[in-house]
Amino acid sequence: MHCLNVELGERSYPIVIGSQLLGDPQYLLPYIRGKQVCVVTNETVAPLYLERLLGGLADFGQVDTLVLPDGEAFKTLDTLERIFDCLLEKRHNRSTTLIALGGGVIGDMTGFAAACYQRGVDFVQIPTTLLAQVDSSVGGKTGVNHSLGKNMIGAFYQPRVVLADMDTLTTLPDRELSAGIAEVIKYGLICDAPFFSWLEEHMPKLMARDSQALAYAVDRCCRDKAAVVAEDERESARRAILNFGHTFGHAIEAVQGYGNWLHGEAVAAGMVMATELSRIRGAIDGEVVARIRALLAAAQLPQESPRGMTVGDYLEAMAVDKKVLDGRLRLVLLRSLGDAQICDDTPLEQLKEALKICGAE
Ligand SMILES: NC(=O)c1ccc[n+]([C@@H]2O[C@H](COP(=O)([O-])OP(=O)(O)OC[C@H]3O[C@@H](n4cnc5c(N)ncnc54)[C@H](O)[C@@H]3O)[C@@H](O)[C@H]2O)c1
Ligand SMILES: O=C(O)C(=O)C[C@@H](O)[C@H](O)[C@H](O)COP(=O)(O)O
Ligand SMILES: [Zn+2]
Repeated sequence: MHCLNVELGERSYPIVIGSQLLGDPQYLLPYIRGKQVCVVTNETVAPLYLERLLGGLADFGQVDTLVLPDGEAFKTLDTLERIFDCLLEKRHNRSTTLIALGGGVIGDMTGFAAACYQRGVDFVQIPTTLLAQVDSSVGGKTGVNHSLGKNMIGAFYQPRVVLADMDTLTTLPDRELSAGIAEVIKYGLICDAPFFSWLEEHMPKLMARDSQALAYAVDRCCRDKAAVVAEDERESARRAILNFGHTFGHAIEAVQGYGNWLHGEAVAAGMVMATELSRIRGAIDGEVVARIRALLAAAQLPQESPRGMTVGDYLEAMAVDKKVLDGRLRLVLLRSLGDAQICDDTPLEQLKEALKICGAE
């Protein structure tokens, strides 16, 4: 077990990474201030891990659980309402703690519920997917989707602690493992060139779920993300690099219907689009593009736009991106491998060219 910190002054918190954390009260109880907790999870994760977690809360006061339906399609205001219903029916007060047990969908929704319930209660992240361990549980972006755009309703709200139990990754389906690796690769691309090289060498181990390689990747991504978030908690500048590939990826998720493309898959294809655009703009050469494509291929991730999705579909969906400023699209592009920046001066023709290279119709 080891620990790192997200340094945010009074909102600082630890990320604990290790094995057998679930169900061990020493990791959880110090971060619970009141006498009530509500564990929010879903119908896939509950049968796998809920009992283990509850074992560690056996001597605790009031413990309620809420098992939600599974899937990105349920990351909605309606589902959020179910969390509030449960909290109110069970008389949870302002000193309650919400515990998110699951992937990014559960984490984002539970965090948002915690931000809103009685104007803010504590919450804990227990991420059980690779994607949630390397990305969504850290940094305090919480929220739900809207039919017109991803994560459009939400809040910045930090957890009290993140407990990443590596043992949970053993039950993760292969497709979800790959989706998580997309965000892992993102860190190499945007801010950590040595890690990109490490990934080129160790991708077969990650895909084979080698526990040491996975723990190293989780730790490295959390360190990279914690550093970016500490510098710019509410995305006024540098934090936007964490959105690399996401303007395209979110368009894919929304247009294809939430859940049809996994977030990590859409981000993978989106990162290829952003990479091709970076090449068209002269920042990187074809050799770098080939290395990025090869790494995504090794992780069995998509690089092509979904069939039938048009350039017009992208432009329409991308127009609601949260980074749009004064009606102007702002895209995260590569300055070089391992270094990203936000650009607001991309000519429309270059954007269309990159989309077409990636198969947009
Ligand atoms: N807040 C952030 O900073 C941030 C960052 C990245 C992604 N996200 C969001 O996170 C979501 C994607 O997260 P995700 O990839 O974890 O998806 P997810 O939460 O839908 O989980 C993926 C699937 O794996 C199942 N699952 C979870 N843990 C499991 C386990 N240990 N064993 C077996 N099955 C398990 C889930 O039930 C689900 O079916 C998206 O909504 C995305 O927008 C948020
Ligand atoms: O933490 C961040 O900042 C990110 O952008 C991480 C992304 O991987 C994540 O998908 C995030 O939810 C996207 O943010 P959004 O502001 O574009 O909804
Ligand atoms: Zn993401």
